Amino acid sequence: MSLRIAITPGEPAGIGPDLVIKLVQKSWPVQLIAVVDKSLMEQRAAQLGLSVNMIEFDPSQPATPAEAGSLYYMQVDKGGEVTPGVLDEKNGLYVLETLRLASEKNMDGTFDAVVTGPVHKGIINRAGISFSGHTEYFAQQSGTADVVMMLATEGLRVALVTTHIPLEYVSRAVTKERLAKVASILHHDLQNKFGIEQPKVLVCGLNPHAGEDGHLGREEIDTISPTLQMLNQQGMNFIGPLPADTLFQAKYLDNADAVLAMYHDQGLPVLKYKGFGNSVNITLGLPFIRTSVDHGTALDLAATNNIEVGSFDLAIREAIKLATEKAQNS
Ligand SMILES: NC(=O)C1=CN([C@@H]2O[C@H](COP(=O)(O)OP(=O)(O)OC[C@H]3O[C@@H](n4cnc5c(N)ncnc54)[C@H](O)[C@@H]3O)[C@@H](O)[C@H]2O)C=CC1
Ligand SMILES: NCC(=O)COP(=O)(O)O
Repeated sequence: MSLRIAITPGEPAGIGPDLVIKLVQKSWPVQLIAVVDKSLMEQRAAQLGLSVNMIEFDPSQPATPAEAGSLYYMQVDKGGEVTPGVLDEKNGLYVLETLRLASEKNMDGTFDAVVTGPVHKGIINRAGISFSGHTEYFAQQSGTADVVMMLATEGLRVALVTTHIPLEYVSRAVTKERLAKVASILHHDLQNKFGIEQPKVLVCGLNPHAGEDGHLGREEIDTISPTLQMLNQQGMNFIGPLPADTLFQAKYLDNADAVLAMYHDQGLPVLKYKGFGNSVNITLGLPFIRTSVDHGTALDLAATNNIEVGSFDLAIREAIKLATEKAQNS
């Protein structure tokens, strides 16, 4: 049985369509279905000097991988022109509809996973739709209270307790309940999705020097330490809270399976410094498999042919791996 993997290219003025067109110039072992406006993809392919044979997806047919240069699609009308590199708030509803449809079709079992290209969060909000990221959107669409953003590159996995919120809200968002939930999802998925029997996770403090015994903040004493103790009493292995400025070194990382950071820019700059272009974003805790790129819309590079496809390639391969394992275990 072949798998069906949905792809949402994301912001149409960015490099998402380019990534998809470039990556389907080679063949894939599964059926890839882009949730897109067909004509938009054909236009971008022409702008790139490439060709793509768009085949309408028919769920009643067997899941047959397309040949190199071909791509299955599920139509979402964009309406109007897209200028590469130029944001237009009229694109916001289109982008959201591709995500909604991909989510729905993963929930009903039509697709085995979704791989998302980069969206521009600002332009979706400017279109009048409150949107902070795919992670939160898919959680909401699937009725899942807690999901976890984890990015992974060779030798490093970083998961986040909080995701796309202003820094001034982070301290209040790091509650015992949220930390326990995120840590439990991470532990569970490291075991079940990544085959690590006894995951060992390093946990960052929130404050400089993990609060320096309470002299530089009390979240470590009041919230993080007691929660980790409670989780460890249940048989998990969370080490910390550790100072975030010193834990990212081989001495500690070589003996750990993941790092749990308290907020987006505490963990992700390190991950991206190590592996930008070769990392994958995986949403843990969702009822379906979702992977994504490690980069943004790169508006400056849309339709230029001057892009790296490594992260998108990895995101598709990771989705195939996770979906294959899920199919084998069910
Ligand atoms: N998965 C997602 O949907 C993500 C979306 N974003 C969104 O992207 C938008 C732009 O964010 P920026 O901070 O400007 O980050 P960016 O990743 O779009 O660009 C940062 C720099 O990296 C370069 N770059 C990015 N991807 C590249 C690729 N595949 N090949 C070659 N060069 C590449 C860009 O040209 C730019 O110089 C924001 O609205 C942000 O929210 C950011 C990260 C992830
Ligand atoms: N920096 C990662 C990022 O912003 C991606 O977020 P999401 O759209 O995957 O939720």
